[in-house]
This record gives sequence, structure tokens and C-alpha cells, in this order.
Amino acid sequence: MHIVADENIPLLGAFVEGLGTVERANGRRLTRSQLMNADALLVRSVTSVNESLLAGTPVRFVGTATIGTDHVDIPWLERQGIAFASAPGCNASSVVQYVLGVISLYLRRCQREGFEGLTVGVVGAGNVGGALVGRLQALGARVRVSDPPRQSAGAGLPFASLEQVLACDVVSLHTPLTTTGECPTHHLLNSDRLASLGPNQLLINSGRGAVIDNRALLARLGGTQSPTVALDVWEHEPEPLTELLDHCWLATPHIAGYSLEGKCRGTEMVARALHLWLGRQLPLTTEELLPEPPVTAMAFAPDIEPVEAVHRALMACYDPRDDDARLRRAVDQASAGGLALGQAFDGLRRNYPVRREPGSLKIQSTPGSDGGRLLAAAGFQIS
Ligand SMILES: NC(=O)c1ccc[n+]([C@@H]2O[C@H](COP(=O)([O-])OP(=O)(O)OC[C@H]3O[C@@H](n4cnc5c(N)ncnc54)[C@H](O)[C@@H]3O)[C@@H](O)[C@H]2O)c1
Ligand SMILES: O=C(O)[C@H](O)[C@H](O)COP(=O)(O)O
Repeated sequence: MHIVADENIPLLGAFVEGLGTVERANGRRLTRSQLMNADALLVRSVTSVNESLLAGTPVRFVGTATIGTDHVDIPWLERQGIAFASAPGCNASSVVQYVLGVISLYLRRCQREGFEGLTVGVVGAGNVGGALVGRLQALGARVRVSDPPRQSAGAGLPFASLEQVLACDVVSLHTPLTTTGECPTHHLLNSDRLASLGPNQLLINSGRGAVIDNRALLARLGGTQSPTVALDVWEHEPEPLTELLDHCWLATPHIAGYSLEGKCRGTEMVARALHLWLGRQLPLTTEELLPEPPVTAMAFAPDIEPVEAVHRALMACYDPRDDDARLRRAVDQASAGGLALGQAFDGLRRNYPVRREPGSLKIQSTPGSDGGRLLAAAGFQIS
């Protein structure tokens, strides 16, 4: 079998060893002519997989090592009898890590003590949003959830209206990007809904860029009454509106899901699906292949405030300001005549530094039992 795979799928060699030949390609620039000998295609979110890419090729299996599937024309694949697999939930913990890090930084910015009493609105309560709700509640936040498809399906959470969710101190978006169906999310946050957000609110988007009308958001920001905004995803990636970036408090290049664990689990899940499709069993797991993290343990003095310990542990594992600084530097260099903006944005993603999830860090001595409880709530191992 011949597999064509995006060059940004880590550990693929180990996971598909023995299945055939693997050819790596730039996912953003992949063309049909590169697939004329391919039996299987493994992509990430930057490749539009549809009739114009695949018609006339021998590809019979498509896998995307991502949670999102809006780049794949799944109905067309089904009509052609082409097998398809994605990686639901693979990087959910990574996105939750990003969101908790952003909120923790915001709490300091507003001089608030910890998550206790903060209201957080979560839009979309699937793999990512559902995990986030659990962590936030365990940290003491009051959470409101909007998820009309789940609510109609009778899921157990207490649901709120989108308007109620948009009135929370923090609003975090976790829906897929959809343009059809009963609850399409394209421009769900339009100018009217953005107008309802005020200066004491934080809006986070780590779902898909076009869930917010980016031009309307740009028009909303700038004055003293603007909400604070953290964007990880952008309309028209890899070329975000650079003026919008200037008005964002935190701006990152679609890396919320880029923990090493998250990316490798995505590889494992599509490789497992490919093995199953071939009638085989995948003999490896991500856990067997992950290297030892650079930092494995952390200890706190007994007199440190528990909320301070949570903040320090979150930042020791991952500080979103580092990615914000990298993106702004790359955009400045691009506008000064270096690389094109899209190349700079994609370059940051391709060469992303190793980042590990809270579950990789063991807290050896906790500041009292409350500290231990809160650190466990944030996802750390407690020894
Ligand atoms: N920034 C990143 O790196 C990153 C990483 C992972 C996922 N994502 C994005 O996040 C999205 C969510 O991931 P997930 O794993 O939780 O997906 P999921 O499919 O498990 O959950 C999505 C939830 O959104 C709900 N939903 C759909 N339409 C809605 C609407 N109009 N209003 C409110 N809720 C709605 C669904 O009912 C579902 O419960 C993905 O589709 C992907 O686009 C981004
Ligand atoms: O949908 C997902 O899983 C995430 O958005 C993922 O992190 C996207 O990463 P990419 O495929 O663009 O490298």
C-alpha cells in the first residue's frame, strides 16, 4: 500500500510500520497529481479533501489526524465508498490546557482570586467543551452551557440560552464549523451578538475561526467598552486579519490542540482506523512512544496560596503568552518584508515547540488538601 501523508503528522512512521510506503507532502499545497499512486491519504485540517482533490485517484482510505472535519467533504467520500476516519477527542485535553491557561492569566489581569465564583459560558459541550466544563466546575467556576443539538438530543447537562452564556464573565467557543443543519455555527457570533459583550468580559475562540465574524469583531474592538479577546483560530487561516490581531489580548496560530500528546493521539487514532480497515490490529499506543517530559515533577511550599499554586503549575506546563509573542513577532517580520503572512503562520505551526499536558506533571507536595484538590481539578497528577 502507498500512503501519502501530511508532513506535520508526528510519529506516523512508527504507527504505520509494515503497512507499505509512506510519502510525506505539504498539506496546504497537496494536489491531485501527487495522489495518482496513493491508496490512503492522511491529512490535517489544512487540506481540503473533496472531489476536486480525489476524483480519478486510487485513494480508498482518508484519515484526518484532527478533531475538526470541516475540511473534508464526508458525504462525497461516502458516495464514492471511500473509507474515512478522524480523531475525535484526540487533543481535547490540550485545548482545555490552553483555555485554563488563558483564563488563569485573565484572572491575574483583573486581579481576581482564582476560578471560584467566576461565571464561564461554554458554547458547544462535546469532547472539548464537555471536558472543560468538568475542570471548570471542579475549580469552583459557575458554568453555563449552550449546545442546542445536545439539548434537543436530551443530554443530561443543564443548558442555557446562547444569550445567557454570552452574559458570563468568560465565554469560550467549542463548536465545529458548520454552514448547514438546524444550528449552523458559521458567524454564530455576528455583529449583534458581539455588541452584547462588554468591557468586563473575556471572549475565547479555540473552535474554528469563522464561528466569529472576524470583520464584525474588528469593528467591535478598539474602544474603552471592548471585551478582552483571546483568539487561537481565525477566519481565512493562514492569513488572519492583522488589524484584528492588534486588538486581541492574546493571539495564537491555531495551536490550542498542539500538545505532543494531542498530536500523537491523533496519529494513533487514524493509524488504528487504517489498520482496522486492512483487517489488522495496531500493536502500539501513544503512551509507549512518548518521550519523557523535560519537567516531570513540581513541589510547592506549604504556605503558598492554593490558587497561586494552580497558576504556577499551569504556566510551568504551558504559558499561552509564549505563542502570542511568537505570532506577533512572525507577523511583524512578515509585514517588514520577510516571509508572506501565510508562510509565517504555517511555519509557526510546523515548527511548534514540544509542549506537554498537565497530566505529564506530578505535583509532589501540595499546599494543603485544598491545593491538592485544585491542582488535581486542573489536570495535574498528585503524588
Ligand atoms: N484550536 C484547536 O487547536 C482545536 C483543537 C481541537 C478542536 N478544535 C475545534 O473544536 C471543535 C469542537 O471539538 P470537539 O471535539 O468538542 O467536537 P465535538 O463534535 O465533540 O463537540 C462539538 C459540540 O458542539 C455542539 N454544537 C454544534 N452546533 C452548535 C451550536 N450552533 N451551538 C452550540 N453548540 C453546538 C455539538 O452538539 C457538540 O456537542 C472541533 O470541531 C474543531 O473545529 C480546535
Ligand atoms: O481539529 C483539530 O483537531 C485541531 O484544530 C487541530 O489542532 C488542527 O491542527 P492542524 O490539523 O491544522 O495541524
